[in-house]
Amino acid sequence: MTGTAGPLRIGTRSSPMALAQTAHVCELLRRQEPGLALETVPVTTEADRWHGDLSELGGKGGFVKEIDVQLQRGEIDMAIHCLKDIPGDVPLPEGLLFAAVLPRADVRDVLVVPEGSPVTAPSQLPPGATVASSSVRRRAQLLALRPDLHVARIRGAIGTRLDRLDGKPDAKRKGKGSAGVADALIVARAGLERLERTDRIRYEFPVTEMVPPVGAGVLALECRQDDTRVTRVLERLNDAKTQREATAERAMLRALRGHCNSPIAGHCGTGPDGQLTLRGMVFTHDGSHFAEAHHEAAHGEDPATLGSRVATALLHRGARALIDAIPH
Ligand SMILES: NCc1[nH]cc(CCC(=O)O)c1CC(=O)O
Repeated sequence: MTGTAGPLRIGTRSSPMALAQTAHVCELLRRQEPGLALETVPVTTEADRWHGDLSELGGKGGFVKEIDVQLQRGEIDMAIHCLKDIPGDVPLPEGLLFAAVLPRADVRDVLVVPEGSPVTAPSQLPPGATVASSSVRRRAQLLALRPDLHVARIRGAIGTRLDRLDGKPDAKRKGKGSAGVADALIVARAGLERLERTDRIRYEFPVTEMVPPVGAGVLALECRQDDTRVTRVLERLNDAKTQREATAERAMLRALRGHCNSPIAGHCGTGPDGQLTLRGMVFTHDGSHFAEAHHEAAHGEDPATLGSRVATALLHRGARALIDAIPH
């Protein structure tokens, strides 16, 4: 299938953030194998084309499905995915494998405000202010902090969201300005880092105030199981610490049968002694109620077992009803 002489074809989403990630991976690959020919294949996915509510898209993993099909068919040789965009409740497509995860980026969510706004913390937003985010996880945790705020849905690439926040005309919306769409926006710090837009950050939510999503800041490199040429190259980029943390978080997500619109947070950290600690949370839509579990790995406990243990604790605390209450 893969011509040994042909370039390594890398499938990616076509958003600016995805293309920046790809450029980074290409640099890592070139550093490792200077002679390697690389070709980037941007794919516009179903979820990129759909501007409505993500939960209304049929099926799961709208950001990754089409790329995975191309990989299975041999039209590309590897794919780069944000681990957080990969559903926890469906298995990896037949014949595919995550050969590596890259060292994790910053996992925090951040607050961005329109150009010229003096706000530097959520507490400074005026009563009843509007904050843009389509994530049920961010919505719930923001409302837990500030129940008076209004959370507005926003979709599209991060750069587009920033432009809309600043009231710049949006080409896709036929030049209509969108001044005043919101008083603030919540996005992942890692996304702004990849786009070199961290200058827009006004506030970084501590991970205990806004618990990150499962797989935050992790790039996963995927290839075909039987493609030993590519598997060998990618395996050398794997970061073992990130892999353990991601394994624990995703084991929790799988056991909770979380879907893409789940109000679930999961954050695994590694202590100085290498000890894993996993915090899981499941929220109601308005953040007024939640289940929480925070466990440290027992000596010699593997990451996946820690993940299922946290999930079991959450289920004991009523997580199932919270997850099922949100339509998907
Ligand atoms: N859903 C889109 C998406 N997927 C991954 C990231 C951020 C980077 C990461 O966590 O890998 C983002 C943007 C955001 O949530 O603001």
